[in-house]
Amino acid sequence: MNNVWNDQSECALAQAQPVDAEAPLLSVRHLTKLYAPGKGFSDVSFDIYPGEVLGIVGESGSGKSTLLKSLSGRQSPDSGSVLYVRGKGDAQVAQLEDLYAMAESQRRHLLRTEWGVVHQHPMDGLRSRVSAGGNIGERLMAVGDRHYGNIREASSKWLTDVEIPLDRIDDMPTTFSGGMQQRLQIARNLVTHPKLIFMDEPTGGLDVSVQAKLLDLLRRLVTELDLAVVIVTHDLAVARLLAHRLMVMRRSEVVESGLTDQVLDDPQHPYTQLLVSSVLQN
Ligand SMILES: Nc1ncnc2c1ncn2[C@@H]1O[C@H](COP(=O)(O)OP(=O)(O)OP(=O)(O)O)[C@@H](O)[C@H]1O
Repeated sequence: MNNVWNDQSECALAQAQPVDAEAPLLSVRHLTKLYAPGKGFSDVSFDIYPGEVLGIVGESGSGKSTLLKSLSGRQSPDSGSVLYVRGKGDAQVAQLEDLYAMAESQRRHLLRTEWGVVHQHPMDGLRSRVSAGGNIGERLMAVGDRHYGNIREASSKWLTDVEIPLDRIDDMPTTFSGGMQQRLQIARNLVTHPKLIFMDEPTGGLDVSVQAKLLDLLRRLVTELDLAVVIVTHDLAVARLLAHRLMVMRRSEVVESGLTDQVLDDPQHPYTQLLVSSVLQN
């Protein structure tokens, strides 16, 4: 795995540090969160670069969702660090910051602006009493946009981009199908042009044909927007289609990681071999 960091970066940096252009967007070191022995995840380290998609697959209960929550600032780890390059690509100098050394309000701001979270159940990431257009517009307002015309225009553009008919803009998301709700959740996240998106089983619970359409959409958006994505999925076909690299988890630990094709075509760990062969048999 790529690693441009020296040992210094392994300690939690309370102070923001300037970084160079080749730096990863997110650098995770020895991250651990265990609710009880074997319940959570332990000693996870990796880097993710702009435009890169990292898939997390593995056993049910192996800690994938807990890891995603800790990576995205929604679940404090017991130990380890999540370093993020903030402001890269903007006029300001990029800064390397420790997610858990930030104030809670800063983490929340990050999640509304440079980051996004796509939940498995779309209504967990949408506001049920706000119209579809309002759900998208709300995120723009959170970053300071106050111009009604601009917000409406951006909402319309995003609805079109995720293939939701424009005549549904004033409807409540609760009246949408599961696939439409998921596409709306994606639009809500992307309207602020985030650099990094965390997805937890984004195609779970959808019909196979709806899943296929959603996967196409995600693949297109990831490429067009040069998004970095960390995606948790049970589905190796989803991982194969979307992820450049894979991490395989079992019993709270990463047992194998590498390029997706390499991991799936030539699995090294017995658990990965079992996972791949069980898919081939079905
Ligand atoms: N808030 C919590 N308090 C205590 N234990 C928890 C909590 N959240 C999760 N766990 C436990 O931690 C372990 C890992 O859960 P997690 O949801 O991260 O696994 P997962 O790999 O995402 O599972 P699945 O694939 O089934 O969704 C499980 O044993 C779960 O019961």
